[in-house]
Amino acid sequence: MSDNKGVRRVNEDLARERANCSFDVREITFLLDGGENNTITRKKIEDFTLTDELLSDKVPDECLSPKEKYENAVRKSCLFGKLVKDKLLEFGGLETFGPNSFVLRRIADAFFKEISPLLLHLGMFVPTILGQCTAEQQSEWLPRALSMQVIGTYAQTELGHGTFIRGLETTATYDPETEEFVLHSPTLSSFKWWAGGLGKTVNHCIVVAQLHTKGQCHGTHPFIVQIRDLETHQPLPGIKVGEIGPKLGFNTADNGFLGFDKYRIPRMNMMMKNAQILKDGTYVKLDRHGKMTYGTMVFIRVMVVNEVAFNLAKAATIAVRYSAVRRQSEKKPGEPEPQILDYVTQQHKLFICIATAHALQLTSDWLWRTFSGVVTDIKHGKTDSLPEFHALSSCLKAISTSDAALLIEQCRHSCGGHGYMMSSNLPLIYSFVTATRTYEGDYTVLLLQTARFLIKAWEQAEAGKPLTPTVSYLTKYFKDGRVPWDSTSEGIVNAAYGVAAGKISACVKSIRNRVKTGLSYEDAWDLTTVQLVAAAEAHCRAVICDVYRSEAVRLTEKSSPNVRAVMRQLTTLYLHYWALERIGDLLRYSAVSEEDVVALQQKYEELLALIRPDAVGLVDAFDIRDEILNSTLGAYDGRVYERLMEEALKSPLNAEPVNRSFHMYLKPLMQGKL
Ligand SMILES: CCCCCCCCCCCCCCCCCC(=O)SCCNC(=O)CCNC(=O)[C@H](O)C(C)(C)COP(=O)(O)OP(=O)(O)OC[C@H]1O[C@@H](n2cnc3c(N)ncnc32)[C@H](O)[C@@H]1OP(=O)(O)O
Ligand SMILES: Cc1cc2nc3c(=O)[nH]c(=O)nc-3n(C[C@H](O)[C@H](O)[C@H](O)COP(=O)(O)OP(=O)(O)OC[C@H]3O[C@@H](n4cnc5c(N)ncnc54)[C@H](O)[C@@H]3O)c2cc1C
Repeated sequence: MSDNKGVRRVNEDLARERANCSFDVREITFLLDGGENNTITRKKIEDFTLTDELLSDKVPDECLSPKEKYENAVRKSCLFGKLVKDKLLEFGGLETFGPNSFVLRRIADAFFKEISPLLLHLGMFVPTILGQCTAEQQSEWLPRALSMQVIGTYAQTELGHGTFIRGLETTATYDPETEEFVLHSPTLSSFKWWAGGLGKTVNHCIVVAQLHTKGQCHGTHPFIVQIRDLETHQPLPGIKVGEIGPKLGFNTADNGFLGFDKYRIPRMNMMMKNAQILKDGTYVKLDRHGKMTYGTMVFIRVMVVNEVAFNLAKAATIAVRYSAVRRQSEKKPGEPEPQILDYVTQQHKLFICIATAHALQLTSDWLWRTFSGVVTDIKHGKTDSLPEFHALSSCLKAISTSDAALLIEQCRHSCGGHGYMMSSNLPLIYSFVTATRTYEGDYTVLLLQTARFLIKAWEQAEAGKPLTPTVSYLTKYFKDGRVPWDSTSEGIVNAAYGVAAGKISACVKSIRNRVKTGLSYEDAWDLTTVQLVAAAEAHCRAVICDVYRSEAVRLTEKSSPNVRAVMRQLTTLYLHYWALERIGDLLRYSAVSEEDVVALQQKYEELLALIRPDAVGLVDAFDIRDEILNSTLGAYDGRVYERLMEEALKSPLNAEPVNRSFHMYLKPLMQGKL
């Protein structure tokens, strides 16, 4: 596959796909990056970071022992950290990165096949210092955290409680005599469990504990706690800490456990932006909203939508390129084997992945802008927008992570047996993304938070009160009756809102009917939760469809006709896919007819055919470099079989022709001597 100059040629099928693509791939890359300048900066950063020799592992990570894997991940994390500090600051300092922190996130995938043990340091420890500390505390902790003298994590979840934060058992009792807090783990279930980097890596962590002072409990609050000696790294007296063991994924993140035996920390280690303890033990609440200490979780939920969009784009790139290279079976007797991408069922599996990656990315960009507005409001002392934003970020986190995990698994299925190889990278991408459905708030729990907001919004609509933007549609659909059907994109989005309104209305009726039978409101709510989760999901899908459609139109206003056409095809495909997936709901809540359903299906299949010639161009437009994709099946040149063989030969089992187990066990068994 090499030409005379040693340059590796691209697989012929892939080369032909690229030659036949109808649009200029770079144009879509620029759209997805938020502009040509962003693409140029990203590429520059990638060019000088991804050439480093530390990227190459002689033995594949998956062939190492858990201990070796962890040590390799620490080594690379430190080198990556140094690289960020020394080289990337040449680009004008971290603050100028802004959205380019997403570039760092992208590059990190080239360094760590799994997770950096320092992810929680940058991802949650530093953001919590920024969000929960006073200015004075920030000036003490931030420089030490950014220069990596202090390495931290976020320890909230306990063995007994993750979801129910109010039920956490770790206590922080204030002692006015010494002006210290005494941290204690009263039970086994109160041990902190799960925090990334806690097992072996960090020397500090943010601990969320029940604050007691003057004989009263004031609920959970965050504290900065040193747990290891800065010189020896030994756990400090009163601290019991370790790693929680192997998991489905995240195996280089040294997630840990932590218990306290009457462990003392200074008063000022309480993060005091939202509440304070005065020297004499008086509790002063500064948070007028009441849930500001949950701020880091909201921030990460916003980040996670982008995170899963990127991971889905990686999986789609791998699966689509592989499907263009792979040939299998025959469509008609005697014909050459087609590329598997030519099977309509394969297109059905994959094109929704491309469209969903776009939908989630555009929604994530919109969510980020909305979040910035909320943060500005909070800075000016306004918290009115928080309930709506909490409801919005909760459902978007739940649905984006769940959809992405399912579709990444679909990408793996679509690669047949080779998708099961670790070297395809699909298993690792899946194991990482499926965790996002649970961490930072479980799927069901977050949808129920959104449902709570939706039911209140419905009651406000009934009372004729004004509604906030994302639920203003309820006023329109407030009256009973089916939503008129219209098969345009706008019509499908309206119908999606109609379905959401219908489901919310049905929940309200169910709860009220149950209350009428004598049940308490809580019991009536509990019995209705299956419907409430479905209503919140419907609401979220309507929001994603709406944002995706309108953002795609806005972004492509100045695009070339071919780019506009293919972007329009993708959004229409997405809307048709979900209309067909939820056809039962549409039949129940809209005026869609059986003929309309047939037309929807036909249009959907036409769209698959229209997108087919551009599929490889569309995944190329994600512009994810081979070092980041890390996949034998998805590399740009399509040398799938060569790469599979090269990787197989790296397996330690292939280092010797005969393994010693032959002499120890097999031979004795064969000779009847075992
Ligand atoms: C340079 C490189 C950069 C790298 C960075 C890249 C990073 C990207 C990737 C990130 C990866 C990071 C890895 C993270 C690993 C996982 C970390 C964790 O899981 S950590 C652990 C994560 N753990 C979890 O996520 C735990 C999940 N559990 C929870 O969040 C809470 O227990 C709860 C929300 C379910 C209930 O809370 P509870 O206190 O019982 O409250 P009630 O139900 O009684 O409701 C009362 C009222 O409060 C309201 N309200 C509630 N929350 C909020 C809010 N945030 N706001 C506003 N309002 C809120 C609610 O609506 C209601 O209002 P109303 O109706 O009365 O008007
Ligand atoms: C890879 C990974 C990394 C993590 N990293 C961290 C970290 O760094 N720091 C940290 O503090 N935590 C971390 N966590 C913990 C994570 O935040 C929790 O696992 C998560 O919040 C879910 O809580 P739980 O495990 O207690 O699940 P549970 O709440 O016990 O959920 C179990 C089941 O019960 C259901 N359920 C629970 N409550 C309700 C309810 N009210 N209504 C209906 N159903 C309900 C859920 O839907 C779920 O099906 C991590 C977890 C994972 C998997």
